[in-house]
Amino acid sequence: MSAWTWGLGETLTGQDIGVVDANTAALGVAQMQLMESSGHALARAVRAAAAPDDRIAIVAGRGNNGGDAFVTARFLDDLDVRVHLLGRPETIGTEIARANWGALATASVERRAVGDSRDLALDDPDVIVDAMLGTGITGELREPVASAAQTIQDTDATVIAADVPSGLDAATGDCAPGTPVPDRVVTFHRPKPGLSALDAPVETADIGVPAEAERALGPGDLGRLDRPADSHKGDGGRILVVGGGPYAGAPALAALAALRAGADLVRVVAPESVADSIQGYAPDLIVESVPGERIGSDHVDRLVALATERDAVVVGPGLGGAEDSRAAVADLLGRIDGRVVADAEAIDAAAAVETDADLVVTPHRGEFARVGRSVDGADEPALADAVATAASDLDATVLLKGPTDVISNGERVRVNRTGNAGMTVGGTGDVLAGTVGALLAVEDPMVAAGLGAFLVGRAGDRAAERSGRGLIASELPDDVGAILGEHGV
Ligand SMILES: NC(=O)C1=CN([C@@H]2O[C@H](COP(=O)(O)OP(=O)(O)OC[C@H]3O[C@@H](n4cnc5c(N)ncnc54)[C@H](O)[C@@H]3O)[C@@H](O)[C@H]2O)[C@@H](O)CC1
Ligand SMILES: [K+]
Repeated sequence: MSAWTWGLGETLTGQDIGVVDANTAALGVAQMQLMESSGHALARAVRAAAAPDDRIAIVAGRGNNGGDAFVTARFLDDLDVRVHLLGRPETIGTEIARANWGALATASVERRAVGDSRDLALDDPDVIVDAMLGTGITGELREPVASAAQTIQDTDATVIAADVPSGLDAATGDCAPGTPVPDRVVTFHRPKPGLSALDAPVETADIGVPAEAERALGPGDLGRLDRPADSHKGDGGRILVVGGGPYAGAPALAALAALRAGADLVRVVAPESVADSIQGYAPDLIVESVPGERIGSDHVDRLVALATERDAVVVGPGLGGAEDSRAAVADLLGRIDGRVVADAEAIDAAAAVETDADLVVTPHRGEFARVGRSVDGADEPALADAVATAASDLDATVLLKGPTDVISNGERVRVNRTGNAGMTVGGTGDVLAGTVGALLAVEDPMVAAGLGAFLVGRAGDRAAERSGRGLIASELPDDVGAILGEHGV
């Protein structure tokens, strides 16, 4: 057994939170439900901290952090509660927060909308709920929050922060100057960066985010690929595909998939016997031939030189199992330290050799067994453990392909459930290797492997809608591109 955990890790960054939100929604759990759970958890903490006659002030911003606190107020209807909204109700930024503000209309809590933060009068409360800003913060504290933060600081009330102290940036873990210092924090779902550095107890409230939202890749994961509009040529990555010999289609599919997955430049290095056929697949491919009918030891110097100029290398598609080809791959891996996807026959070399490369290996179950890791009959936790153990032994990220794909870097395990039985047709693995290669140029290996599996599976599901069990691998790269295009990347 290796020590691994499901999902995204114990502490979620700002970007992780966006991923989990969108995956949660895709699983049918609306954000409004999470807001209800968050507000309820916060209410329990307030009740625990307050004496029955205490005056409670809730200071709420216009985002969902404020929305959580409107829910809290509804749960504290029997106590002496005032809700101070920083701004006019019409300017509450989200529908769900606005709905929860509206739901307070008939409660006996007092609502005050504070148009000008200089007018914020807290009337000497015993407990303050700081719900001005949560994970939606950008930059330094601006008005009206900045003055309100000062007002909170100037009281000697017990301050309970909702999710994070208003001013803590969950992307960096840093607090903006003027962030109200909490006496305790009720954070939602998982700890955020920076909370453990605070001098206050932090309670993490379970708000009902499905485990699957983190465990399985979902549409939210695509959000990691959002790129600034001013990206330049080369930002999308330069990829080298090494393969071919017995087969021409495999490296061509990998290269086309890499282009469709957003790579800027893709060069294929293949034996001269197949270089023309590979080129025949598409004029967009840059194909460099090396002498002979197989990749072999004579070519390694050239491969090393090309690999070092690239952001990621995909090695294996169509390579074949010749002894000298495997030796060449082992030699190549021993001499490079960049990012590498090892597929097909290259998996054996990757499993056997010491390398400084950042490796992603993409075995199907047969290949996994070939490197000594049979998973016949394993259920999902056992599969996860086998993949995590392999990843940690190989010091690599492992993407085990199957009806459910399992991805691990040895520390964390995720699964991918997109895809269908029609994808057992030849060539889909090459498309996956190329897609992961392109993503590996711009993302960390765990993200690249997971997203690659998700995208290619989704592409396969679309192809199956058109072609049923007759889907063929060469359909998939276009769908990968289309899915990314629809997502806006
Ligand atoms: N994401 C989720 O699934 C859940 C989120 N929840 C809550 O939603 C919060 C995030 O909500 P939002 O994304 O709406 O964002 P926030 O409510 O954290 O903040 C957005 C508001 O703050 C303003 N703002 C941003 N930066 C500012 C600055 N530097 N100075 C002054 N004002 C600033 C914005 O104009 C906007 O009105 C979480 O912290 C949590 O409390 C919960 O409802 C539970 C579920
Ligand atoms: K807050």
